[in-house]
Amino acid sequence: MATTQYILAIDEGTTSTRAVIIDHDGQPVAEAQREFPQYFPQPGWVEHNPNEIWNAVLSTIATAFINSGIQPKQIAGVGITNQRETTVVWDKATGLPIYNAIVWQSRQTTDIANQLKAAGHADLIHDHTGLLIDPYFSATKIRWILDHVPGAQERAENGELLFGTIDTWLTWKLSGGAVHVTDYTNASRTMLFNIHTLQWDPEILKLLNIPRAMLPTVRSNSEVYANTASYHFYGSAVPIAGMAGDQQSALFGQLALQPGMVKNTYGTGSFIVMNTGEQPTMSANNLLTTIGYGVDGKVNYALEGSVFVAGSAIQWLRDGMELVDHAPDSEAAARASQSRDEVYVVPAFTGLGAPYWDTDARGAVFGLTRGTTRNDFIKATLQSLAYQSRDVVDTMKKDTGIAIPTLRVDGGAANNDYLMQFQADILGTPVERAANLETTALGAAYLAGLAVGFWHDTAELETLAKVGKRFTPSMAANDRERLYAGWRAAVQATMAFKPS
Ligand SMILES: Nc1ncnc2c1ncn2[C@@H]1O[C@H](COP(=O)(O)OP(=O)(O)O)[C@@H](O)[C@H]1O
Ligand SMILES: O=P(O)(O)OC[C@H](O)CO
Repeated sequence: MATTQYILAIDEGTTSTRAVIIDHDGQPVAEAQREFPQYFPQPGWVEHNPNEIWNAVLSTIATAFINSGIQPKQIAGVGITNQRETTVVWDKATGLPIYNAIVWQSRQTTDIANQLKAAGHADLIHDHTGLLIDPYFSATKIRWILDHVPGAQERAENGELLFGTIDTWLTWKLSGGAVHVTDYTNASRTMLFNIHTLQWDPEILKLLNIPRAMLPTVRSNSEVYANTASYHFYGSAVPIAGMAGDQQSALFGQLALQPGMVKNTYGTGSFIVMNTGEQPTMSANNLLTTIGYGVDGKVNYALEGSVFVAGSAIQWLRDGMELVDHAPDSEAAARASQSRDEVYVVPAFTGLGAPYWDTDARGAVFGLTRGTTRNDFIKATLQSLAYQSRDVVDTMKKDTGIAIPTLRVDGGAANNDYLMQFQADILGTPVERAANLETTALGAAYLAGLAVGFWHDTAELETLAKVGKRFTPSMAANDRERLYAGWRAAVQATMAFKPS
């Protein structure tokens, strides 16, 4: 009889969803991944179909079970981690979304954000939520849906509609509609959550005219929220016991649990997060203050620099420019480049995030000569991921006065050894790659496992951590600063160019 127990992590990312089954040693023993469609209804808009996400989640769970032979009843707990900010509004009675999910990257709510800024609400919103007014966050996306779907405002006020980020949507679906909940980390990305009182903020709800009735209950990151509905889980009712936004989940999965520890996840975007301990550090330089995790009655805050385009620039090389067949091919191309790094690609496809926050910026290329080749172009695109991370790491050091001795990295593009070495070189700081790049899934599994007693405490988790590869800077300091100065000039020129 099968008795070995596991944790199932659902990692619902921007472009694909994964189901990862993790054993007691913290090792992934089964994994399934599925991409789902991206919709671009207008330039700068990005949407998902929430039911396509849900179907992709169900199918990856099934595949992970089928491929591994592990039985659903062997799952001690489920952890959910997700692309953050992406906004779903659905009908409480039917479970049907009233509009597509508006994705975090989407710029379709720029006007609403601009109105809030023009009305002078930036300080209040920063003080209460730790965020800057930007279409990135859920608040303006909810407003947009309520404005654009006929009758939605009234129905939301009557309690007929529910709002959720993807964690909330998936927990609601997986539990058969039993609970409408979110967690501190996802709530802290809505621009509606007061990170000091740990409550939805009545003033901001009023400013945006968002009915309280549609918001989920906010819970900690590690506790039993509900059981899986057995009809969605092959006859088993398993506790859903961990929930966190993917960047915070990666922080937890990296066990960056001490103040000052920093991780960078190179996925679709790139998100650099520093654990700042039990007090929020408010940025003076356009970084975000957010909740790192809330476990066992204690909340740890974090500082975050969000870079909107990272791995998606490599996808663009693959799908848009057709310069590589597969994202990993970018590594060989970069190594084959003979250029002296004089080409700069600024991939501001959906504006620039931290520390610039320029919604209207669009991508640009600098330094082309007649001799520039495909390989040079690919190399420059890869390098843009590292330059953008340096922008944030420098800002973080300035904000906190804390030295960053090592950058812990994970996510799909962290597989690229060329990129990781260039990252170490351009920072002048060692880069430590997680042994298991599925750090995001691991974080959600840890959170769920702690809640159900599968693991005892974080000290036990520390014993599971495996050392990955370390990249040590080898570039001369004057080269580093010369190259970085070129990047800064390229970004300034990109921001100066505003097509009418
Ligand atoms: N070897 C590689 N080199 C560069 N980029 C890569 C490599 N492997 C994957 N990527 C990029 O990483 C991203 C996928 O990472 P992942 O962590 O799965 O992202 P997400 O969770 O946002 O969907 C894709 O955008 C892809 O282009
Ligand atoms: O899908 P990812 O991994 O790029 O993460 C998306 C972020 O959570 C957006 O804030």
